[in-house]
Amino acid sequence: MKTAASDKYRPYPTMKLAARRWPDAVIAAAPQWCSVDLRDGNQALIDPMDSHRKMRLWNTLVAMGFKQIEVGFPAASQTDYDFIRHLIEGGHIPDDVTIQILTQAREDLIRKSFEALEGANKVIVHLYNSTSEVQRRVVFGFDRQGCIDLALAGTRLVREMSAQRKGGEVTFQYSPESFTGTEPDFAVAIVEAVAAEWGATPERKMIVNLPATVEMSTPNIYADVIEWFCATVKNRDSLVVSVHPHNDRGTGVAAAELAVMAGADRVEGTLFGNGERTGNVDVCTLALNLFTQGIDPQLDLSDIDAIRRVAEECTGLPVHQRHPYAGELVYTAFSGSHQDAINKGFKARDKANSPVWEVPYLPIDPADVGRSYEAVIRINSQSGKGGVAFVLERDHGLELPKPFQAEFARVVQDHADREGRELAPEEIWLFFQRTYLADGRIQVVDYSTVPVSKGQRALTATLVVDGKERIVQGIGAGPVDAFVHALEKDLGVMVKIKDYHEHAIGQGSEAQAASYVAVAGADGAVVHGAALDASVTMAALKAIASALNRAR
Ligand SMILES: CC(=O)SCCNC(=O)CCNC(=O)[C@H](O)C(C)(C)COP(=O)(O)OP(=O)(O)OC[C@H]1O[C@@H](n2cnc3c(N)ncnc32)[C@H](O)[C@@H]1OP(=O)(O)O
Ligand SMILES: CC(C)C(=O)C(=O)O
Ligand SMILES: [Mg+2]
Repeated sequence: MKTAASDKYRPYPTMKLAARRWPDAVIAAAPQWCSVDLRDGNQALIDPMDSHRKMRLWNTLVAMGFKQIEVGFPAASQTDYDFIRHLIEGGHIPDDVTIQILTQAREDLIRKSFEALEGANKVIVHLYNSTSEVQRRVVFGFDRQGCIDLALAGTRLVREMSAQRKGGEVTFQYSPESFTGTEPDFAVAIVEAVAAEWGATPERKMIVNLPATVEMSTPNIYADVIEWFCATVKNRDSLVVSVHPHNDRGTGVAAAELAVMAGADRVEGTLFGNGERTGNVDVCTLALNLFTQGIDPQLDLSDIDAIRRVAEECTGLPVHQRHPYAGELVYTAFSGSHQDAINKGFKARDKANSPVWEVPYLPIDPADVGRSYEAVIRINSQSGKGGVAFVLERDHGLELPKPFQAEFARVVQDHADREGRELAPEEIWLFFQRTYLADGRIQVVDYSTVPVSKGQRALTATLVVDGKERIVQGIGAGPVDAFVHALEKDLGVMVKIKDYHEHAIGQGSEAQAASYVAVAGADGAVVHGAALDASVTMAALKAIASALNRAR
């Protein structure tokens, strides 16, 4: 770095808490959620949303179950104003949903905001002014009292206009904006003054929103400040304490979670974290984090791809492929040991028949967010035998024995290494067919057996060997044994069966037999063969031929 960090940046002040409680707290219920997609999310877009996109996003937010939605900054833009009028006049606001609007503490803006809200039932009027030391000094040019006076003037006007307003109840929300740059004692002082001006009571609570307008510290410090604020502010029971984390340090989600542990009742955020700079806190991640702890998040994320599509189309911003819970790749393992564990996890789950989710490397069942198991395992040069076996079992019902898996996985891995890319499931199946099922120098055309003595059968098999038909005969304890004898006697091929497995694929008249053999050649090297056939015996004979063809 060209600049010495210590010359230019100062550490964020820590909080001296005698006995902080939040580290031992456990979140047991979802906080109140407020979506700020249509305001904070919108104000950060290259092209702010038009009314059509806003309506689409609104419908999605309502369908997800948000009960509080900040719908815009009506005094700032005609599009926001018109959209709010459209929601109200069009009767698009369900009875259990409260719309919220944002305004600065400026008379003309407050008046215009109330005009926008005419005819609406319940509303939240959200007033903000920046309270940070830097902004008081640099932007507003006033002292602490000047800052309080501005907030009080705005609050007074909101109170008066609320009293005159016809229609449903007004909930007042105040944000000491740039809270993270504000001295905590001053934040308490201004909030107490505003709450007194508004007349907050336990029956008529005021929302106090403590935004990490810019995330400036580790999340534990934010949690300390929230805990301290909740413990210090007068008449805490007259307040709903809300947090509004941004994500400048990449820890917005952690900050929100720790803040809830520290006493916050409410969280404002956006879908997938769209918002100013590095974004607002991602409400989808917060909600699904709760879900994975067995807590009802009170938001419906059961079709996360549909929600993601709407968010992407409305904001014009893609959701990253590795985005928690929603990214295209977040339920996919490419690496061998992960695939092996996932494969075993699914098998154990089938056996245990328990609702409890315990599949390694998958913190959530993809089906719970509407994802299929299709992409859970994908194959490239980092993949192992478990992954390849998983794909063949999932797509074709093949249950390869372990040593067989190892051999085939090597074949697949060599190919993936050479190609330097992912292999699609269809390619793996094609590879399996080419390696084991394709016709080779020895083909089994037909066979018949007859008993010759107790426990002994004679087998006659029609083969095609190097393009010529051959009839071979042998005697053994069963058809496989007799076939091995026939190969040795009539073709001079020594066959030592080291391992044999078979299973059915499917049921009824459609069922097929799958056979797998491990054959040791004259040099002791073991080669595997496999075959599929409607007849179990035919599948076994063909599997032996498959192994011999590979050995030769
Ligand atoms: C952290 C946040 O997300 S806060 C929300 C931010 N969102 C937005 O700003 C989006 C919408 N805003 C806008 O469209 C415009 O800023 C408007 C319409 C609200 C105001 O526009 P304008 O008055 O033309 O310009 P501008 O925003 O530059 O005004 C700045 C003035 O407002 C004052 N101001 C800024 N915030 C506030 C506030 N919360 N309360 C009172 N005054 C404020 C500034 O001190 C400055 O005063 P000055 O003119 O005496 O220097
Ligand atoms: C208006 C306020 C709450 C805001 O968006 C912020 O501080 O980030
Ligand atoms: Mg914000």
